[in-house]
Amino acid sequence: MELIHRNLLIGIHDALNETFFEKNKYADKVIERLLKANKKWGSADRAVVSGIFYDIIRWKKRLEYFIGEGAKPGNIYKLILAYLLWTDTKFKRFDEFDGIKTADIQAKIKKGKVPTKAIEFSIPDWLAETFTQELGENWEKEMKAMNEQAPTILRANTLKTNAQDLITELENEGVKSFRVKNIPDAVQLEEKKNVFLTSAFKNGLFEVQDSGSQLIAEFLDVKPGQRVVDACAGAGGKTLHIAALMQNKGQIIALDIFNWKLAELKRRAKRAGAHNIETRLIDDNKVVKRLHNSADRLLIDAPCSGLGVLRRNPDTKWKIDEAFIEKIKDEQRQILQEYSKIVKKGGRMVYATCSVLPSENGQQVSLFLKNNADFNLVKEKTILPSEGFDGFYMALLERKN
Ligand SMILES: C[S@@+](CC[C@H](N)C(=O)[O-])C[C@H]1O[C@@H](n2cnc3c(N)ncnc32)[C@H](O)[C@@H]1O
Repeated sequence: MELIHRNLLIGIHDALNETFFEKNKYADKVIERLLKANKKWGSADRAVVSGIFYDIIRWKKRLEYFIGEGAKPGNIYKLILAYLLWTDTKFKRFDEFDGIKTADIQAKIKKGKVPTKAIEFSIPDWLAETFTQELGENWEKEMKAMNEQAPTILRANTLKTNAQDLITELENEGVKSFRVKNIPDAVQLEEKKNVFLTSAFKNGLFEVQDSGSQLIAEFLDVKPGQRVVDACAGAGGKTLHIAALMQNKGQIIALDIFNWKLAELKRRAKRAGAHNIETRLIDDNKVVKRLHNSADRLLIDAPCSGLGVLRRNPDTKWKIDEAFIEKIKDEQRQILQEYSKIVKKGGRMVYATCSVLPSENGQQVSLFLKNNADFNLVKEKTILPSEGFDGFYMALLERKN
């Protein structure tokens, strides 16, 4: 990788500034907008921009140590320069780097050793403590995995194709991919490509979805013809998978508190050819009450810290704090308690998160089971980033007769 065009440097700089310092600006959307606004950049330029942008977000704390100060709107070029020196990336001596003293930066890089684990793994101090409390020594292994770049994984839409045929279709469009072991519909790209431009995507043959995430709808054990409620459906990543597993037969009710997410879900469902999904906005508590005792299957893909998917969303670790985690845990407890009433007797539900913290996962389920004797645990599964996937937790519970 090399950084030799000034406009790419400026693009990276501005995108970092936005992500780090503007409220509610998330890295994935910031980079999407930047690339959209610069249509003339070729695929190599795009790869350089997004690669460096994400890597600097990932390694922010380590880079701050190298430059001897916290990131602020005025020193982002310094941070970028430290990154280029640290990673030995070929670059031009742009004017933007004028006046930045590199001797101290170089000396720290050369030393190799850094003073704390939080700096080594580039996470906030509070998070290093939380990880230690919740995961013990193992956190370092998990965080090491979450500092890697994530591959792009697709889920073949079995309403229209299968994994093998999708690989052939993509190959015809110049995109090389291969199957993922033990995940039946998953296809991994050999290298990063903008797959949203392919006709395979426009024709609804796949969605982008990590392998770990693809295990969740499977875990729900849905059957064609059932009535399924997806209570935190968002833009429908898992709803669409459930529709495919149900072969479009039966009914899926997709709920969320944000209408714009449900609108996106509807667009995606149309493209995927999924006809059995109805969306309902949760705008008062009657929406959920009306569904009590009605579902064969319920998915609660709960709002969570996102601390299992830092490979894809490294900015999460800079945007959240301990108070946010406590707040989200309260919401999880409430959602689990209230929404579980949607399951009918003999029905099943999955509680899932994309977090690696036991306090958001197994501990929430244990508390729920303690307070709800009419449910029992059928099975649970934790997927750890060190296994090569994003981190997920899922528990299958059954409501007794
Ligand atoms: C982990 S995300 C869901 C991702 C989605 N299932 C998918 O596969 O793409 C959690 C979702 O819960 C929604 N949410 C937050 N609080 C909620 C609540 N009280 N009731 C229902 N949904 C809620 C959020 O808007 C968000 O879309």
